[in-house]
Parts: sequence; C-alpha cells; structure tokens
Amino acid sequence: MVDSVPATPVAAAAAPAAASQPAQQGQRNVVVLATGGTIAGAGASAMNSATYSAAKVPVDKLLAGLPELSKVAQVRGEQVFQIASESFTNDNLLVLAKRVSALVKQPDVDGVVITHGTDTLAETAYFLSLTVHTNKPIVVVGSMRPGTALSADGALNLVNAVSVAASKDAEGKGVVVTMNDEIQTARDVNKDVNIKTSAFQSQWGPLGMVVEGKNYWFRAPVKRHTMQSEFNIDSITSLPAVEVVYSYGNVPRTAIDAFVGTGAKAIVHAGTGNGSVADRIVPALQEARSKGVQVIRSARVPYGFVLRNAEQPDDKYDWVVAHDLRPEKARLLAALALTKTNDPKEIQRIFWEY
Ligand SMILES: NC(=O)C[C@H](N)C(=O)O
Repeated sequence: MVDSVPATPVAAAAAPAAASQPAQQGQRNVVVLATGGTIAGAGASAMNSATYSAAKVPVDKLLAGLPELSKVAQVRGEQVFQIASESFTNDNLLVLAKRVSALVKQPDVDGVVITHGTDTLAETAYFLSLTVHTNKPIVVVGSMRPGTALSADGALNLVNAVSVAASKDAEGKGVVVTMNDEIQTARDVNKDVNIKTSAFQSQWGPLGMVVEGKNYWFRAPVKRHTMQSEFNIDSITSLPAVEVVYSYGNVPRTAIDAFVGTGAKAIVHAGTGNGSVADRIVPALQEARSKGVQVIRSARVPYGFVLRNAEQPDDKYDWVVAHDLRPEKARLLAALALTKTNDPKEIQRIFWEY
C-alpha cells in the first residue's frame, strides 16, 4: 500500500501571515510552520498540565502572544496543519517536508521553525533531516504543557527555536530540536519521558544549549543529513508501506503475517534485548523475506544498538539491522531507502550512514 500526496495541499492549508512584529534592522527572517500539538494546546485551568486539548491555538495567536520574538528575528507564521502529532501520517510528513524545502529555497528566508506535538516530533524531525536539502537551520519544537498551564514550557521553547533558526552558527548542523534549553540533533533525539519537561533525550547527548538567545555548541552530528543526504523530498511523491512489529514474551506471528498480507514492503521488528527474535517468529520473518519483504531488525530497548549477525544470522537470512535507530525512526529510513533500492545490502549501507 502506498500513501500518496494530494496535488497542492499546502497552499490550501496555509494561513495568512501572522500578526507580524516591527522589523529591526539586520534581523534574520524566520518562518514558523505550525502543525498543532500541545504547544498549541489549551486546558480548562492553570492546574491542567496534562489534561487539555492539543492543537487549538492558531499560529498567529501563538506568535502574537510572544512579543519577545521580535527581539530575536523577523518572524511570520503559516498554519500547515492543526493536529495532535500522534495522528501524523505519511501524507502529513510529505506535505510538511515539501513546504520546508520550498521555503528554504527562498532568499528571504534564513531559517524555519516547525511547531509540532511532542509524541512524534522526533520522527518528523528525522524525516526532515533526511529529505530537505539545505544548510539553513531547521528547528522542530513542541511543549509538554499547554500554554494555559502553570510553568508552561512552550513559550521559552519557541523563543529558543526561533533564536536558533535565526543563528548563523546553526547553519549546516542539520535539523535540530530545541526543548528544555537543549539543542538536540534530529537523528538522535527521542521522546523518552512523558509528563516531564525533560522529555527529549539522546543517548549520545545534546549538541548544545540555547540560553538567553545565544547558542552554546559542544558537538556536531556525524551522520549524513540535509545537504549530504541522497534523499530529496522534491522528488518523493509517496512512501512505501513499512510497518513495525513489537516483540514480547509469548509473541505470536499474527502481526507479521497480517502486515505481509496488506502489502508491507518492509517490516521493522522491534525485538527484545539486542534485537533478538523469538524462535517461533523467525520462520514468519523468513517467509516474509522470501516474498521480497525487507526485514529490519531493531530493538525495543531504548539505548545501545543492534549488532549485525549477533542474536540472528543476518547475512544468512538477508536481513538488515537498524543500528541505533528506534523502530519508528527505522520505519522512516527504510521507507526512504526503498524509494531507491530493494537490495538489502544497499539498505544496510544506508542504515550505517544515516
Ligand atoms: N506534548 C504533546 O505535544 C503531546 C500531544 N499528544 C502531541 O503530540 O500532539
């Protein structure tokens, strides 16, 4: 099954420019693309930090409520979607990435910020880092509490995002996420904690911090992204179906067979431990592979990584390992890889490099 993109979705979804703030000389231009999430959420009372409706506040209101932004950059907003991020689809990813790609080609745009729900924020950020060709900063940001809650985190997260997007020193660093004062690389960051504002973590550490409008960098990404990527959103119109099968004690083969039956082109196995596979599941994955379905072995364990030919003979079975990518990010990379090749050796090369 293939998800396809409607012809001109962004134009239809885009809102007029947000209430803009007075330009200051020499300021950089940042476009905020709003997609919804808790950062645009509203609760019934200030006590509601976890019980609220996501995706309520339009981007112009979000920006108008933050006069501090005018000190950081010349900012305008577009409403691309107004959804909670758990409901993001492949179509949403393609529409958003195409809009980002078009914006970064404009000489009057220095950086792009995407406001996003936190649940799948890391997936979208990784997808953008794999598919948008630019050196300009792209920053994805969300919040853990709605703006109506006590100690809401969205305002500072968003000011930090715009500040990083407007920074010359953020150029060439790929897509980053600014949450909780940290600057994280899209590839490595994940939502590892719920409820708390320290939700976004990376096992390899943040790239740096943003404090009072200044960036402090400590490392740079080494995996291929943006300008070095072999994938380009401008030439991608659909994503092949790649599905994730979660493993646990007593797991049956039902989900694997069902996904093969619905036409999955690859199955990401979220295995136990070091990506181990239950003996009763191995034949189902072998059968899937014999029908041309790619098998990507990842782990449900959040940290560490999956070694090739450890736990399972990947060379013999013609399987791919997901390296340190979480299953949901492996899904995206596998889908992009499949737009180029059906050779598991090539797909494995891609998993090592991105
Ligand atoms: N904090 C959040 O943004 C969670 C929300 N469910 C979302 O992802 O849209």
